[in-house]
This record gives sequence, C-alpha cells and structure tokens, in this order.
Amino acid sequence: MGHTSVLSTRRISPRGSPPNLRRTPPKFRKVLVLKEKRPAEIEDPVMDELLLSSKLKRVDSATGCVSPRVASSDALPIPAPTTPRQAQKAPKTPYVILPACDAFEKFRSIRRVSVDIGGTLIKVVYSSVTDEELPEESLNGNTRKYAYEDGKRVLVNFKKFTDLDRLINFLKEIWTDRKSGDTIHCTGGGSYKYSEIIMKELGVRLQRTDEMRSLIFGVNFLLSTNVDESFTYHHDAVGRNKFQYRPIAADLIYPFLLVNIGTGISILKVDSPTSYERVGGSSMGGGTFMGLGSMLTPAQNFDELLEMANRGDHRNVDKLVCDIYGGAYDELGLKADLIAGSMAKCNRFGELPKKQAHKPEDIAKSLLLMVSNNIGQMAYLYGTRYNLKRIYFGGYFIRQDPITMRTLSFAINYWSKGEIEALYLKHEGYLGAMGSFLDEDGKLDD
Ligand SMILES: Nc1ncnc2c1ncn2[C@@H]1O[C@H](COP(=O)(O)OP(=O)(O)OP(=O)(O)O)[C@@H](O)[C@H]1O
Ligand SMILES: CC(C)(CO)[C@@H](O)C(=O)NCCC(=O)O
Repeated sequence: MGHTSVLSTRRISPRGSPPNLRRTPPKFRKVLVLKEKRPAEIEDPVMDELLLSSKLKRVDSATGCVSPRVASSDALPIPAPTTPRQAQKAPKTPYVILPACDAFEKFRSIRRVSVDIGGTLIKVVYSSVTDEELPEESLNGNTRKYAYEDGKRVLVNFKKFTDLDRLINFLKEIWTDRKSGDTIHCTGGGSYKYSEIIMKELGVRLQRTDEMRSLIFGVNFLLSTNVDESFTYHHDAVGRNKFQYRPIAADLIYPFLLVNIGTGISILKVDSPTSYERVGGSSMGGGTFMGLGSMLTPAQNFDELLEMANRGDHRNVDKLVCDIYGGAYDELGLKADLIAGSMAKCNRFGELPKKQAHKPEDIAKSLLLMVSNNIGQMAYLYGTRYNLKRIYFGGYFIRQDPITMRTLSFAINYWSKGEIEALYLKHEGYLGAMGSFLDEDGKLDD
C-alpha cells in the first residue's frame, strides 16, 4: 500500500504541537503538516514511548464499537504529564498502579518479579512500593482505590534488556532481600532455555507460565485496569488527536484479535479472559525487519534502523503501480502510488556493481512498509475469518512508531472498508511479562 500524502513544515507554538515532537526545544519548533503531493515523503520523528503515558485524547462513543478514523471534538481535559521523578529519569514505559485490594496486598511486603525472555528481547515487570503522591487523576475517572490505609501504593514497573547478564545484574541490584524460597515468574522461550542459569545466579525458584497464556492474561489485565491502555492512531490528525482512546465497557472488550509482533508473530482470537486460541502465526515479524535491516543498511541497532526508516522515501526502491502502468490500474482500483513490488527497483542483475546504489534510509523505509503491510493484511484476513471487529497489536516491534501504526491502521481500514478497527497498547511489549507477573501458581485462572 502506498501513501499519497506528503509533508511540509510550518511553525506553530509548542502548546499546539503534536505529542511526538516532545524533544524539540523551546519557543517555536518545526511541525510536520500534511499537504497534497510533493516528491519526498518525510515522516514525524520516532515517538518517545513515555509520551503516551498521559497524552491520549479521549473519544467517547455510546456503543464502544467501531467508528473508523473519526476525530471527535468532545475531548476531556487531559492531565499534565506529571510522571514521578524516577519515571522521568529512566523509564520509557509508564508504570501501572495496582488497585489496593486483597489480591495485591502481598506486594507491599514481597517484591514480585517477572521476566519474559523472547527471541530478541528480555522484558521485566517488577513491583515497587511508594508513598509518593501519584497522579491518580491520570486514570481518567477510574474510581478504584489505589492507596492503602498508610498511604502506600504498589507500582508495577517495566524495563527491557537485550542481554541476559545485564538482566541478572539488574535483578541482583533491585531484589536485594530475595530469599531461596522466593519465586521469579518467567515466560517466553527463555523460561525453558535459561531456567537453570537464572535460578543459579539469583538463588530463587522459577515459576513458568505458558507464553500464550501470559500474553492473554497480560492484555486482559491491562485493558481492564488501565482505562486508557489502548488507543487508535490517526496519522493525518494533528497533535494529540493522533492518539485517541475510547473507554470501553468490560463486557464489550471481547471478542477481539491479538496480533503480537515480536521476533515472530502470534495471532490469537480472544473470546473472554479465559477462552482464547492461537489461530495463526508468521515468521515475518520484528526479527525480519531487524535482520534484513542490519544486512541492507549500516544501522547499528533497532532504534537507528527505525529512525532511518522514518527519514526514507520508499518510492526510490519500491516499484509502484505507476512505475508499471504509467498511472493507476483503475479496473482493479489500484492507485498509482500503491506499492506493486517491495524493493523491486533494487534489482541489479546485469548491472555494473554500485550503478544503482540505493540510500539506506529508503531501503529501511521500504522494509518497514513491507513488513507492516504484510502484517496488516494478514491481521485483516484473520479478523474477517473470525468476524472480529477489533484487532489489538502488541509486541515490541511496534514501538508506537508513526509509520508502523499508520501502515497497520491503513491496511486494516482499507481492506475492511472501515469495519475493523486497529488498536495499539501503551504496554505493547510487556503483555507476556505482565501476564506472568500476575500468575500465582503457574496456572492462572481457568
Ligand atoms: N531496542 C530494541 N532492540 C531490539 N529489538 C527491538 C528494539 N525495539 C524494538 N525491537 C523490535 O522488537 C522485536 C522483539 O519484540 P518482542 O520483545 O515483543 O519479541 P520477543 O519476545 O523477543 O520475540 P518472540 O516473542 O518472537 O520470542 C525485535 O525483533 C525488533 O523488531
Ligand atoms: C515461536 C514464537 C511463539 C516465540 O515467541 C514466536 O516467535 C512466533 O509466534 N513465531 C511465528 C511462528 C509461526 O510461524 O507460527
């Protein structure tokens, strides 16, 4: 799928700036504004995950059902991003406050630690106790009780690692009072592969939770605990209108499709908190984007590759319908700028080496579109097959990146003619770790 709109810049005051330009300093800053047709497509910079902690726009709807690509004007006042000091220093992912209830009371005295060791990344979810005043108003009307009688609250924190040694060092640092009877909760392939080393290094027991169960338990918990956990993305809207959440009644959440994009992709049909099925999967996921990206560009890590993609113009490397037809293929409804063949302009057979050198940014962009388009279409097909109206995308691949979300949303909206809605999650990469965090006895709730 191609994108017709291109961007130019204009200056506006910081107050009206879109949330993903937070790093740009003072008074006036450049903001990208959509205009019709210009040669090069420039995208917004990669977004900082923290921004989504409190800057979503609320959109109310009577039914909780799909209304594709709407920008409602009935926004509630959005609280200032009053993240506590420790959150401003390091974390990229907003903490969650656990409701003050019997089930979680034990976390006031015992630290709960959970790790999801996947094919690429290690995600950690751990509890901490604070007596700091926290911005409960940012829970947007959620009336649960969060503070215990002594004013203390239990937080759930999120952190990711790329390396097992660093994970173990980090856990040794934060979990100093651990005892041999304590348990580390674990999920993902590494909960099998690395169980011995984790138990030996930390001197604790390991409790494993099945990866799919963890994903489902995690997403269920986050959706039902965080009123604004999920959001829709509207690329062409301005400012915080780009990110809209719509509170949804618990009984309307189900059924839905969960597409978890990690190294590979798992697709789950979720009928209720305890009834789900892994209906499909694909090997063309985040690992593919990183693997091919590292072979085809000089990027040194995922962030560099993603940032490169955000600067690239895929039309220099992709063959579009107009490159083949000279314009649109109207009989099939294929627009002129639709991608006909990803990277098809890179074919160098029979050419002198280096004659057709392509910019790494353009290749990265093409690659991101190729992977995301493919996932979007696959998600749509599964959604249609099971007659589901909402598709939640999880996994660390998404990174709340504008191109990725735009492509996925565009694909779902385009193919389903607005019937199916694409939704994203603030804690996208932590569903599995969150689920295993909540697992009391290795069984979760049946
Ligand atoms: N900083 C990063 N370093 C590495 N990969 C990243 C980073 N940020 C995002 N990613 C993307 O996230 C993907 C991994 O996502 P995730 O952690 O959800 O999956 P995983 O658990 O490692 O894999 P799987 O579930 O398939 O075992 C990578 O393949 C990459 O595309
Ligand atoms: C193997 C897992 C489940 C590991 O998380 C994941 O990478 C995945 O779902 N891969 C896709 C496998 C498939 O083709 O169904």
